[in-house]
Amino acid sequence: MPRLAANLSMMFHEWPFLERFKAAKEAGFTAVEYLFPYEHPAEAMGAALQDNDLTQALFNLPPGDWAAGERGLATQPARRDEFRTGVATALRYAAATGVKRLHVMSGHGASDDKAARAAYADALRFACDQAGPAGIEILIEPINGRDMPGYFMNDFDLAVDLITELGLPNLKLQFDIYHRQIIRGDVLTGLKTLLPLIAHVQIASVPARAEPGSGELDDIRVLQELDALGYTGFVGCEYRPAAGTLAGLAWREKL
Ligand SMILES: O=C(O)C(=O)[C@@H](O)CO
Ligand SMILES: [Mg+2]
Repeated sequence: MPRLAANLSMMFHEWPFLERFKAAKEAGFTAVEYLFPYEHPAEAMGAALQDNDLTQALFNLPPGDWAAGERGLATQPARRDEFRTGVATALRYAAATGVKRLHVMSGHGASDDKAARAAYADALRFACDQAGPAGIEILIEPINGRDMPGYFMNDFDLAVDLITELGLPNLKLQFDIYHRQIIRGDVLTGLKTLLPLIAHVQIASVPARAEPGSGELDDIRVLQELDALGYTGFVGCEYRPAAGTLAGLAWREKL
């Protein structure tokens, strides 16, 4: 049985953000993830976890101006200082929450833009160097171009090339099954061959990004195979419930 983490940015929208922790615990989750904690004091995020005996599986570095469409700063050479400040901020929240995985969103950029790639590599080196002493892994996640047009990290080969090229012990892959199916398919082989690089998995149905098992893939079988491969990390439930969070949780019983 995979260790499921409720994604509080997508699930439990029936509750205000800080109340989603209790709701997730009462619904049987032992871990949570979300996009960003930065609208709340770090101490409040730590307390929400402790009060509900929950583990923080993952969150993202500050992405720049999300409301204005920014999706990370790492590929932007002119934003290097801001990116580095974001690393310090994320590590402060990591200390308060105990999280051991931080996702660095790449930002936009063409895949053949050498300056963007160099800035991204520099940003990842910096983040890994800063996070390493706290035992924190830095993750990169291929995201499909339909959901995020123009996003730089949009391909699994690109992620593997970067991880291999940089050779940083705490630089890992965030394998989102939803994105994998859209970008490339071949999900089971991807999980098997990339397993040594994978530090976090996420799941949602394709194409609706709703409850696992409600789309074109047999998500239950995929999660069973992931278990059989020996994956012991978290699986983030990064989906939008089709008709209410609690009403849609029955898929977990098939695992
Ligand atoms: O979109 C996803 O998939 C994620 O995992 C987010 O962290 C990035 O938007
Ligand atoms: Mg994801």
